[in-house]
Amino acid sequence: MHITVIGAGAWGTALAIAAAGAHTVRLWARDAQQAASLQAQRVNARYLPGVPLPAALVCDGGDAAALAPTLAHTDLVVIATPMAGLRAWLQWLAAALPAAGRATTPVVWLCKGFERPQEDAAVGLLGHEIAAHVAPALRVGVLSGPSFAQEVAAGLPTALVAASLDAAVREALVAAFHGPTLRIYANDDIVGVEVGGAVKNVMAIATGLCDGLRLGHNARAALITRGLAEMTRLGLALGARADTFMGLSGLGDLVLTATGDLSRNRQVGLLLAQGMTLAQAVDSLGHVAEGVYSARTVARRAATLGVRMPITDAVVALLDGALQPREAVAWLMGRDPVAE
Ligand SMILES: NC(=O)C1=CN([C@@H]2O[C@H](COP(=O)(O)OP(=O)(O)OC[C@H]3O[C@@H](n4cnc5c(N)ncnc54)[C@H](O)[C@@H]3O)[C@@H](O)[C@H]2O)C=CC1
Ligand SMILES: O=C(CO)COP(=O)(O)O
Repeated sequence: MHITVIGAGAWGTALAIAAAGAHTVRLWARDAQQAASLQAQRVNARYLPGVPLPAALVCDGGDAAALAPTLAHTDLVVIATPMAGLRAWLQWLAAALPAAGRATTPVVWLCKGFERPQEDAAVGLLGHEIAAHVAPALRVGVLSGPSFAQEVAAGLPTALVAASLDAAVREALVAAFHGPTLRIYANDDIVGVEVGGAVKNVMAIATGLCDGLRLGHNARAALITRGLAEMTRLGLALGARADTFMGLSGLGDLVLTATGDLSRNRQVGLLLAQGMTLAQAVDSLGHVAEGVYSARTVARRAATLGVRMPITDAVVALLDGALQPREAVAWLMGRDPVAE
């Protein structure tokens, strides 16, 4: 296959490395200078330091217009930007792929979260909702599941979920990435897979905070379990299937992100517990932490649907500066008892 990966951050680079052994892969950086340095130095020093890029991986870059000529030879487009870049790339591909004679080429994204609300909207959208608005004719899907980029790049065993309503998109993802160290499971519940990926980031902020405040293992287990309950309730209200939340993109990614110190969302919680402001915590990461931008939308969409999400509400209050870390814990613990 000829695969184009748009976005040369940690995750795009790791997956491009993983696929480069079996396929022809082009890693596209939006900055032509960054691309030239990747191509020359054979390492992504800014986003994935210490991991050599295989000789077969082509690094290229520039604006969207510069990418257009390559689309005629592309069998799969992987958008590896943060949520903030997804809408514009989908919009562009909706016109550029048909223009290149590739209208049916699958387009998938890797980002996990709700987009920040557009100017005219109160809440943000999940990836498949954005695609339905701006690129309804494209064949789309998402690759999700528990996967730290550094571990995938190192060839450590990892299992992911290829989610799409379109069987051809699921099959393209399996063909592109399934291999000796990566297992790709197919799922047609794209709503559940995307809700899991978005909400686990919010829960990882909460768990990082809990661990940073040294509240103990009991509290962490409680947060993960009640976080899974919140994620599932929101997902069901949005039309997902319950069993998806017991799978890799739900429980699997929640456990990984809430407990693994490689998680940037967990790091935000740990840094807030140390007394950093949100701006300081976000600046110190050097990578995107999607939970910071999704939390308010998760809370607002849940409220609109009548879904209780107290952990999410506490994270929002913390991010907004309305509660200090220990006040957020006291508020969560002080709520009236309810049935499990
Ligand atoms: N790093 C990881 O282990 C994993 C990350 N993800 C998700 O993948 C997405 C990307 O994450 P990372 O690669 O880790 O982020 P990162 O912060 O390492 O890199 C983001 C990259 O996207 C580029 N970018 C930003 N806006 C762009 C645009 N409009 N067009 C082209 N490039 C653009 C940046 O220049 C940067 O190279 C996030 O939504 C994250 O939640 C999912 C699974 C694993
Ligand atoms: O999604 C991830 C692992 O599956 C990465 O999580 P962070 O964005 O918190 O680093």
